[in-house]
Amino acid sequence: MKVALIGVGQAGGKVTERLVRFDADMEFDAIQGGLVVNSAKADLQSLEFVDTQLIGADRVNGHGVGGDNELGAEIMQSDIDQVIGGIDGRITSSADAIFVVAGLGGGTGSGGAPVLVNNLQRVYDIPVYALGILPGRNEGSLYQANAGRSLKTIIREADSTLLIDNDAWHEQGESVEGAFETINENIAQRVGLLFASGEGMDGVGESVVDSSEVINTLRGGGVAALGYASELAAEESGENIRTVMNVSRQSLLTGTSLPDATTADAALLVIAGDPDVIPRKGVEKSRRWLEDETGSMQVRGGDFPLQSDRVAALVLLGGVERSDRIDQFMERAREAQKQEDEPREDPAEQFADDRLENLF
Ligand SMILES: Nc1nc2c(ncn2[C@@H]2O[C@H](COP(=O)(O)OP(=O)(O)OP(=O)(O)O)[C@@H](O)[C@H]2O)c(=O)[nH]1
Repeated sequence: MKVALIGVGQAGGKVTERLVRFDADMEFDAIQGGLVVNSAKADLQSLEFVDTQLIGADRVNGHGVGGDNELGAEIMQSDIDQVIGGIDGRITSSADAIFVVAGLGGGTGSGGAPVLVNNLQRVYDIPVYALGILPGRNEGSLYQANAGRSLKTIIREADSTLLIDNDAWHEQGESVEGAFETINENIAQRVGLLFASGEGMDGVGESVVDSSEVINTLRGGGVAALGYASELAAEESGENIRTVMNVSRQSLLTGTSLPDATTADAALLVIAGDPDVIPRKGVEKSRRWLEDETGSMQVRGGDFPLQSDRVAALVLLGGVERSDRIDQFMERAREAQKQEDEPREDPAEQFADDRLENLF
């Protein structure tokens, strides 16, 4: 599928750039444009492969909003005409969907992304999706509270919200920056493959995925998750039935961007690899297994030709908002909000909070 990508804030910018690079390196050519909007000038300057737009310069002078997501929402609203104007020339008539990418725990992305999605919905007829990043468990209460509020709003505004949990691929002992690199790479590989697989290229037999399969899987709205796994393939397609089954299981049970999301309203299974070694029977068996496992009657399946010695499974799940993971996160966000609302013990901190409140 042809996708227009817009990143908001620091995390949104870094992930957008990583996706644009992956799409170019793999020669998929699925991403159009690639624009990053932020209130922090320094974050924008560190990006090389995307166009950038500074917002809120009159309010925060290029320094970011420091985790204040209400301010993030306000400055996006004030500068919305310029942002929409900047996007306008990038979205051609061949675009199938728009994705707005943001970390939900900070300020600019957390507050700004829902406002941008709302405005894009008014201007464009194609689906507007969000790619939202949840803060890890160890991040502070402000991040959790921000993400809770942002998630509720963005789910309401977007046609579907594909969620990435920052705890999903976190390796123990890794530095935060190192962890972000790994996470961003994982996101780029999975989401990049999803965009490319919706291109409708010739696959094995008749079972080709196209953009409508992705859009129909996400049609119910709410929250979506993406799983991925791969294994070395044998040279004969008949020998790969078990491999296809294995990667399908791993992608759902251990490889999802939102761990625990195993019940879904709809799902799409894409098997990627050399068309000559992908067994039809394996794809169909895996699709039926996924139907049982997710409890969904709407499981689409197809394959995506990729020159590789591996076979990979990509599972897109739509309507996973009832997962335990989301419940746990919302509980964490509610607790964090209470903490944020409590008066501070330190009078100096309380004074700073009050001043901030009075300012906006
Ligand atoms: N996956 C991922 N998450 C990130 C990255 N950078 C920051 N985050 C997460 O994003 C959240 C913070 O949001 P940022 O994008 O840094 O904040 P912002 O939207 O730029 O807002 P302000 O800095 O307050 O202006 C936190 O939950 C971080 O864990 C990244 O490169 N990758």
